[in-house]
Amino acid sequence: MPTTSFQTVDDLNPRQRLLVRIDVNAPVEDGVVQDDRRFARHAETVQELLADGHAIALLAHQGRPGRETFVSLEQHAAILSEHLDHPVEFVADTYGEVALSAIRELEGGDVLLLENVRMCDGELPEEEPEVKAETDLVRALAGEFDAYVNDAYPTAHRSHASIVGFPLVVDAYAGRVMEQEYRANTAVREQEFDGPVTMILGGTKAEDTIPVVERLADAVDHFCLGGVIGELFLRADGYDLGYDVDGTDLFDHQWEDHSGAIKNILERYRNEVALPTDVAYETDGNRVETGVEGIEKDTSYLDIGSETIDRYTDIVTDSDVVYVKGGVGVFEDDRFATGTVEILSAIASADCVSVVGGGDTARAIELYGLDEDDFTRVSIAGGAYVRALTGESLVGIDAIERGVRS
Ligand SMILES: Nc1ncnc2c1ncn2[C@@H]1O[C@H](COP(=O)(O)OP(=O)(O)OP(=O)(O)O)[C@@H](O)[C@H]1O
Ligand SMILES: O=C(O)[C@H](O)COP(=O)(O)O
Repeated sequence: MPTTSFQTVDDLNPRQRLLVRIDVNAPVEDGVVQDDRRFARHAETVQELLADGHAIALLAHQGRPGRETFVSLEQHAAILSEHLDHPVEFVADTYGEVALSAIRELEGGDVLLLENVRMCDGELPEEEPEVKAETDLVRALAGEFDAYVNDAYPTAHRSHASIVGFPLVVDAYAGRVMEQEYRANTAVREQEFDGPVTMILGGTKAEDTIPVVERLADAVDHFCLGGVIGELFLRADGYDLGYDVDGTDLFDHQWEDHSGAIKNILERYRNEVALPTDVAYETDGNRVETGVEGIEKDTSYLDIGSETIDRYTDIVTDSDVVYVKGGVGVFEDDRFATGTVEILSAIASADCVSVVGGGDTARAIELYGLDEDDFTRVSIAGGAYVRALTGESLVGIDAIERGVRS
């Protein structure tokens, strides 16, 4: 079991005033949260802190500015309250007068949830901890608390103010989720495997997946790509897809940022990278498939096709270990869930070590009636978990390690 070099909640004195960063960033459809997996995990940490008599202000984010999933945390407070079986007051402010006065009224055994921290200037973008420690957000809140607890493992790879700023100015601890995910992912990384190692990389976030391919290219035998990531790789390979059509904002800016790295990966690691040879799209309400040679620039491609699914499931079946990050299609729509579900089913039936991660992706297991027990581990984190597999540190954990101590 890896040991930790950071303070955990075991090191806290009882009855403190705590600022606790959690990650309840969830899939949201039509403004409504669709999954409570992260809430359930953080509720255990909060429960434990309540039992020790602490007064707790929770800090969290939802979505990214400009996205449909970027909403208030009001419903998150209600969901968390159900999991805790304890009231969670929602405060429609993060660090202004309303927030500060609610925080000052907190007594031991009270919990409140502050408004979406990504609504505050200074939380984004990623900058050095010293810069983040100087933001209005950190300066306003830091003096109100005895200690800062970071339980937000799924965001531990982001150098945002609520993750790296507070540990420089407030006594900092890792929460239970942070500690458990850190230990589990470190343990997986330190295991040695005799047979083939496969990574299924899909989803939407190129910034989280491309560095992983670069850093693990020598250790991983097969990277099977799908989702937005797969389309960006196909575009780099000369196919006419991976563009924003129908008002999406997923492809062009990522292409601008990452096309050079993608082309470089294809040049150096062509043998390890498996790309879709067919894809699926919608016509007249139905799923239709085409080989990549039939691709058209103004069509949205929403899943990998049957031939690709067969190739990827064969690779999975022959693997000793399979890591999954990101769905290979828009699995929330059952017409385009086939790729993600068939690959997950193949992993569940295979004799292999398997880890499935991602705030959205882990949801597919429950949504399509698969059994979580058929996987070695299901992480609530996506980008943070695959980064941890590379052995690179996570800025959120670094910040707790170097932070001020009581
Ligand atoms: N071809 C596609 N076009 C658009 N969206 C896609 C496509 N393929 C997959 N997706 C979307 O990718 C999302 C999952 O990707 P995402 O990068 O958010 O991973 P995640 O599992 O949530 O990990 P993390 O926790 O790091 O966010 C799914 O909601 C799915 O709809
Ligand atoms: O779901 C996640 O991966 C985390 O909550 C981080 O969200 P982000 O990718 O929008 O920074």
